[in-house]
Amino acid sequence: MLKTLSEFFERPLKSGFVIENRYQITGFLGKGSYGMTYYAVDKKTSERIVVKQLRKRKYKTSKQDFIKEAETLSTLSHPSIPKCLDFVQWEDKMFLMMELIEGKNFEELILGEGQIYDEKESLHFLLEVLKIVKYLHNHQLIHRDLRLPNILLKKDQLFIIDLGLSEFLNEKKNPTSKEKPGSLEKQLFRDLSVESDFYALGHFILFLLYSKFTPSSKKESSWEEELTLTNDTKQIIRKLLKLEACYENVDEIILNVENALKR
Ligand SMILES: Nc1ncnc2c1ncn2[C@@H]1O[C@H](COP(=O)(O)OP(=O)(O)OP(=O)(O)O)[C@@H](O)[C@H]1O
Repeated sequence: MLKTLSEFFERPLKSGFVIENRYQITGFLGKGSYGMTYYAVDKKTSERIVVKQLRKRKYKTSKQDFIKEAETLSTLSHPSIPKCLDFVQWEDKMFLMMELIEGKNFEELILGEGQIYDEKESLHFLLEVLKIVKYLHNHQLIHRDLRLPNILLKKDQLFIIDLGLSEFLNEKKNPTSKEKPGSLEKQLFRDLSVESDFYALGHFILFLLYSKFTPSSKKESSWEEELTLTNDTKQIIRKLLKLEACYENVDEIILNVENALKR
C-alpha cells in the first residue's frame, strides 16, 4: 500500500540530483503522460541537456514504449530533431538523455505570449514542419503527436520533439499501451498512416491562423466561415483534414504550400 501511495505522489527529482555520477538535474521542465522531463547538465561535457525519466507508476505498462522512444530517437539524425545522447537504467529508474532545444513551443508562443501569425507566416511554418515530417516519413516513421507543444521555434528554425507515440509503418504494433481505442477524432490523430500526421498538421496551421482571429459575434461558425483565407490555403487545409481526398504523401503538400506561398 505504502509503495502504491509513494508511486502515486511521485515527486520530480530535485535540482542538484546526479544520475550515474554524470547527469546533474538543474530544473524541472514538465510532466508528460509517462515521463517527467528535466533540464540537466552533462558534467563530462558541460553541455546543457534534457533528461526524460519514466514515471515509477508507468514502469510496468510503459517501459517498452520508453525504451522504444529512445531507440527510435537513436536511429534518427536530423538537425531539427533532438539527438538521443544516452539511455540509463539506474536502480529502479529509467532515463533518456537528449539534446536540449533552447526554443519555445507554439503553445507557449500563441497562448502564453500572444504571438500572432498571418496567412503567409502560417504557411511558412507549415512548410518548415513538413520538411521535417518528410524526413520522418522517408524513414517510414509516423510521429502521431504533432501538436503545438511538440513543435518548437528557435530563432528561425523549427524543431519537432516527443517521439513517444511514434510508430514505424512496417512495425508490428504493441496493442497494450499505445493503441487504446478512442473516439473517431482520436483515431484520426493516431492512425498508423501518413494521413494522421497530415490531419494533425491541418490543426497545427489552423491554430496558427486563429492566433489572429478576434470573434465578432458569439455565434460559433466553422473555420472556413470565420477565417479569411485564400482558396489555395483553404484547399490545403481541407485536404489535410480529410474534408476532401487527402494527400498521399508529404511531397504533394510541400508542392502545394510552396505554390501558395509564391502567389
Ligand atoms: N529536447 C527538448 N528540448 C527542449 N524542451 C523539451 C525537449 N523535450 C521535451 N521538452 C519540453 O518538456 C516538456 C515535457 O515534455 P514531454 O515530452 O516529456 O511531455 P509532454 O509533451 O508534456 O507530454 P506527453 O509525453 O504526454 O506528450 C514540454 O514542455 C516540452 O516542450
